[in-house]
Amino acid sequence: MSAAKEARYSLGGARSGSPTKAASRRLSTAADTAATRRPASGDRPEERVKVFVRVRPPKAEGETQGALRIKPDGRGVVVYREHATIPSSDFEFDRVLGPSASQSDVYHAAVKPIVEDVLNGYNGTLMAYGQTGAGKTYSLSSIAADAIGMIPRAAAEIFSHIEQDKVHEYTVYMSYVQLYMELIQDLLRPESENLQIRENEGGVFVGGVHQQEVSNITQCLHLLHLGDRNRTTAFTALNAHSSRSHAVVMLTVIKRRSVAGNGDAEIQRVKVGKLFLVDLAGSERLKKSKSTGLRASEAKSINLSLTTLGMCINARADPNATHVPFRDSKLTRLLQDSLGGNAKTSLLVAACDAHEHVEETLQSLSFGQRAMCVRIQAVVNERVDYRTLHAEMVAALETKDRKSSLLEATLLEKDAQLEAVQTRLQQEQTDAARKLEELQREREAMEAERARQLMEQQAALAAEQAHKQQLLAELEASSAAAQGLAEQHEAQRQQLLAEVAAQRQQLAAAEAAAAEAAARHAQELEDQRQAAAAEAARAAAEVAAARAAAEAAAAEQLGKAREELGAQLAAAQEELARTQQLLVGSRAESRMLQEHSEQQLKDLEAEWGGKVAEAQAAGERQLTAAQATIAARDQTIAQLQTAVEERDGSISQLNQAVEALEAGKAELARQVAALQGELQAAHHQRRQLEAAASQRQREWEAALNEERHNVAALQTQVEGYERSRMALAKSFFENKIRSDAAKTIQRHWRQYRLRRIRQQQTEGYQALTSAKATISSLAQQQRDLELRRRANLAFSGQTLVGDNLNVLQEAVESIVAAFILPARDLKSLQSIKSKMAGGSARQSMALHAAGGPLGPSMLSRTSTPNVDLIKAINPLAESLPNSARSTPRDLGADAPPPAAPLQQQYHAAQQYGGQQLPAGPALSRPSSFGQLSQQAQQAQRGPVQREGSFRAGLAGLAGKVMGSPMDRLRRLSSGHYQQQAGQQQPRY
Ligand SMILES: Nc1ncnc2c1ncn2[C@@H]1O[C@H](COP(=O)(O)OP(=O)(O)OP(=O)(O)O)[C@@H](O)[C@H]1O
Repeated sequence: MSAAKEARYSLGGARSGSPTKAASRRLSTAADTAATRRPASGDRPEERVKVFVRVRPPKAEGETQGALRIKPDGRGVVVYREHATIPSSDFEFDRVLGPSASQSDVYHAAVKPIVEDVLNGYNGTLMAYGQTGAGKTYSLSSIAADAIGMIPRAAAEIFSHIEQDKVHEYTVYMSYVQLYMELIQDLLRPESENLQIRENEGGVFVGGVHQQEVSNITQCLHLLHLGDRNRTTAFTALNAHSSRSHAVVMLTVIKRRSVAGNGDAEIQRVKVGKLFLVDLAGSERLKKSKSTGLRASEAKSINLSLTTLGMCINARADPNATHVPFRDSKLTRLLQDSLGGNAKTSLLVAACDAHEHVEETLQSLSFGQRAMCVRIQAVVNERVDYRTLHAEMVAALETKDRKSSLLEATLLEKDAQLEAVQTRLQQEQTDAARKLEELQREREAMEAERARQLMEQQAALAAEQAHKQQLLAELEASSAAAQGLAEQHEAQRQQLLAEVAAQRQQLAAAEAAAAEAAARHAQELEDQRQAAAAEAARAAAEVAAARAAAEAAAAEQLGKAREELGAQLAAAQEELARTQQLLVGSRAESRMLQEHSEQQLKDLEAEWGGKVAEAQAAGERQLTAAQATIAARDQTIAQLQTAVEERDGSISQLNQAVEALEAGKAELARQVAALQGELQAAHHQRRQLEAAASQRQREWEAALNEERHNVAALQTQVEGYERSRMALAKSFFENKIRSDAAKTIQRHWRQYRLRRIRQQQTEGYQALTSAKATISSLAQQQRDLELRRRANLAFSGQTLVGDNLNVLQEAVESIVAAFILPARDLKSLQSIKSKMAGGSARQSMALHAAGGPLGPSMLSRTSTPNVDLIKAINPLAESLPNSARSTPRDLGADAPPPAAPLQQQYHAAQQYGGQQLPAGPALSRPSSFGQLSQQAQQAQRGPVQREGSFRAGLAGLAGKVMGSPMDRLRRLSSGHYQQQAGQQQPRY
């Protein structure tokens, strides 16, 4: 907001002003005194600064509690100082809030009443004062959800009130500045670093500070956050986030209400309430805060400004103080209005209950105590300002115009967007429809496919089932057949078993018999065999013996022969050897001998070999016979055994058949089991297929549902778009209607204002012209009268002059009276004049013929020079016919101009009458040309005559102006003047 606007919205001229000497004197009449520094008990609380103390909870480390005790009444606090001369000090405040007090408690006690006052058009200030780290920033600016500070709460309350108030219109501005090292910086526009404090009739303000219009708490919080971010804080030994500047949040609430004014005008009552929320930087001792360098400079600057603040408070609290050093620091200069009295001011003293900080706490509490003595006289900042109002309204209209055109542009843009959205929507709709169709088609195809697959599966399943049924039937049939066979086999088997058992029994019996017979035969055979064996053995033994004997004999003979032969051989050999010597002849002999020997041997061997062979053959024959017998017996046994074996074979065959049947049955059972397994597998497969089919069906259905859902979502979206489009279109039309209506109102308002201003201007000009004319006429008449008075003095001496002066005075008064004649009389005059003009024509003509005076009615029909003459002489007469307005209000505007000055009348007479001016009462109201000539002649006579004429003229004039318009008109029309001039002296 510009400085001008700032000035307009500042205290609006309703400020009580800075504490002047007069204010101090006023304060000195209050009951409190500097000595007690306590507010008098009878003081109304709203008449002084209210002071609240907030004791913060102790820190975990480095603080020893017990320095403060809050009294049970919640207003008093006692400070205990260890090892001090005065061990305890009592203080009383408006309220003392302990460590357990919540932000809400503090707000309701200290801030809420101020906010309410601000909403009623007062200025309000909340200052947080205290040692560094005592909780000022926490109390004011915290935006933590569980500890919302005073600034957000105050803003929230303001907006909540605005929402509920349907009668007033509100505008809220917010600004946020910090005072850092004696420089004012705009925290919402941090680039503005060195703002200046200015003052006008509205009060003190920061020139060029940015005032942001805010319309809800969110915007306020945003700005607060922004400002806090830009605020200078630093780490010190006493506070990790120590504020190094004084911060001031200003909320300006402009509250308007339209009320009916005079006539048909509507005026606005504007209340401007300003809420200052001041977070002072904490006072600190450099030794304690361990600040050095820049921090130390900051601390010095802070302490300096706080000292000046203390001095100002002291001065304001002291009824005898004649000067308040507001200008000694920018802080006090900035807070001048708040400290000066025109603000509902509260001070929140932040303190800590710690023996370590007891001195600082004492200092803070003393400061608060002194502040309680500061008187305030806040007034409501209310104004009714047509000019400003008009300018504001024009500005507002312009803004609205701008907004409206912006709105229109936005609407057009929105329309374009809407169209784009619609196009997109249509596109999407088409896409969606296409997609839907595709999906539908897909779905139908899928369903058909699924149906086909299902049918195929069903057919396959049916075929399979039929096959399985068939198999089952076959199985069952084969099973039945197998069963039958098995039963048959079983029966056969049983029968066979029975037979076998019987045969076994028979066999057993036969076996037994056979065994017995066999045993017997065997015995017999054994016996026979034994006998045969014995016989064979004997024969063998005989054979063996014979053989052995033969062999022995042969061997003996052979031996002997051999020996003989040997001997012969030897002899032969010897003879051979001997005969070898006889060689040739002996060899044949030897050979003959050898052959002979061999022949002999052969003969012997053949002889003995036949014998052995005969013995052997006999033995062998016997053996063969025994063996044949044994063989026959064995054959019988073998036959019996074969029969048994045959029986056993048939039994085993039967068993095999039974086993084969069993195996067939088992096979059948296995096949049945396998078939059942297959059947089960088929059932299982079928179930699986069915499950898969239903799963697929479910999936397809889910997909279908999803698609349906998507389609429904798309449709909902489309409907939403459609709705938003409709809403946008509706709001567009509403806004258009509103904007058209606003334009119409604006046009009408402008026309109305223009008409009204022009009318007022015209009325003003008329009144001004009339007043000027009256004044100049009076001045002229006064000059004339003065001239005449001097002339009279010269001619008639002092007494006459005195008389003349009285006469003149009366004349002037009567002239003045004539100018403020009631309109009623003017109207009467007008009507009478018109009557006379119409109805008395005949009489006037008669008068004219008789050379009598010419009345206005006559004059109105005379020649132009006469009319001009009458106009020149008496503008009143001229103005009469034109007068139409009759209300007293319009008298000023339409009142007849004053009569022409006497001299002017005279000159006019001279001009028009020349030397023919008739003699008569000097400068009396001329009623005819002859009369004027008379007046002119009279004026040319000597002083005495002129004096008489002058007197007569004045008397005539006085008589004319003093009488009622009716009288004057009557006189004018009936030639009263002539009679009066001729018959009697004018009455003074
Ligand atoms: N009433 C309270 N309840 C809980 N914590 C508190 C309270 N008052 C202050 N504190 C805590 O104490 C610390 C210092 O508070 P804060 O910064 O508000 O002090 P300050 O007076 O503004 O100091 P400075 O003047 O240095 O800026 C903060 O951590 C704050 O959260």
